[in-house]
Amino acid sequence: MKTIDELLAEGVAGKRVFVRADLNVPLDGTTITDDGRIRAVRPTVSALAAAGARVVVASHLGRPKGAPDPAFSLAPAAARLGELLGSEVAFATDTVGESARATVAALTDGQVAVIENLRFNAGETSKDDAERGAFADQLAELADLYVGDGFGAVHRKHASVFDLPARLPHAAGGLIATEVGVLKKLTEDVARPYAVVLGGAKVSDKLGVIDHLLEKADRILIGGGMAYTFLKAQGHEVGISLLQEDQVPAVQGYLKRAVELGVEFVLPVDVLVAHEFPDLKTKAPAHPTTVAADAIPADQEGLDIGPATRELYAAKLADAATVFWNGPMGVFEHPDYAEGTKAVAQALVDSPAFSVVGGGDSAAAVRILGFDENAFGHISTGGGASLEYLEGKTLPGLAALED
Ligand SMILES: Nc1ncnc2c1ncn2[C@@H]1O[C@H](COP(=O)(O)OP(=O)(O)OP(=O)(O)O)[C@@H](O)[C@H]1O
Ligand SMILES: O=C(O)[C@H](O)COP(=O)(O)O
Repeated sequence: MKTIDELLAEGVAGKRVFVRADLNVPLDGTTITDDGRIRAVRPTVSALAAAGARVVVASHLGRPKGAPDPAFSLAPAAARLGELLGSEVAFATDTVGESARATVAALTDGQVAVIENLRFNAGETSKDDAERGAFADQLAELADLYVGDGFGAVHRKHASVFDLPARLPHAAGGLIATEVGVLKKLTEDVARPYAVVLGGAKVSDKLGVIDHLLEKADRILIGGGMAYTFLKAQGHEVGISLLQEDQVPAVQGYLKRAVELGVEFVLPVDVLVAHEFPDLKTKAPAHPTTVAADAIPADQEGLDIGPATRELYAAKLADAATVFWNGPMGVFEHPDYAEGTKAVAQALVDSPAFSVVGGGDSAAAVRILGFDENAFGHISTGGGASLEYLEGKTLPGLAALED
């Protein structure tokens, strides 16, 4: 994999460099609630600009349906990048259309532009190679060189991640190099006991990695939206909680294999439930109640781990030597459901374990809840990406940079 330093040494002055970043930051309306992913890619953008490149930054944000949707505009992220760089950042209101072409054409050496959300175009995420390729061809017209630095998206076989680097001379950015360096250590010589904590909402994406983690981890703690598929697999009713019904048989298989392999699965013993999902805008009090994990009422949903589970998880993390944590324990964005995530973060801060926190929302949660980033071994910008890396999978966005 060519490094950005090698690319810089070859000279980028006057060249249009496409930086595929992951600026998929949490937003409250147009306010960025955590800018960690923008800060993480800033050094790459600023090194290229300082070397005289004309930098074209691109990213996805959220999961729009292949067409423009103002709720998912990258404009707030572009403005924040400008603040962090201390220079003006141009913004193209489309991705490969007139605005993008004109904005890129107007760049002078050392200037930076952000183009609009890649996923406003169906070609970006298409499963059809030709459709993705056609979109990558359009993106390629905007640049002379490609730098892959969107670690959070390298597990996606998307046009800007996978197909575009095949069309342009390419290199890996500094963020990807750092992330891969840390995660590699977790796949090689890991200090034991090795505990993995899994939560969050992208349940279907993440259940698959458990199969592989069973071979690696000594202890797997489950929380967040992930927990209810496990509770269901154990025969408990989960009311209207997030549930991946079709995965229940697979989860039953994981629970069985864990016993055979001597891996400890730790599931919630109590949860906070309510009749409805909380209002994350007004943050109006949600009045949840605590119930045993095997007594979730049929008309309520689990939105955080309960107090007994918080204590249990803290105890299970206290003597770990290595911890990998992906996915919040509850809907931490609402103060009534933040305690579970806080308890896990605090347990990692208190433990001498080498801890890696992976995931856009998990990393954001740690910072939003007021923890010092430096209290953790590493905060990864990748959620699904870091899990799939640990799984040993070939990640499309890394493979494309290796060629
Ligand atoms: N019990 C629950 N029910 C519904 N949503 C939940 C629950 N627990 C946590 N969440 C939500 O999960 C979301 C984060 O999940 P996600 O899987 O995206 O995390 P991540 O891995 O850190 O991020 P990413 O994969 O996007 O990098 C949060 O917005 C949180 O509100
Ligand atoms: O938040 C993430 O994990 C990355 O930005 C990838 O987003 P995606 O899961 O929507 O592809």
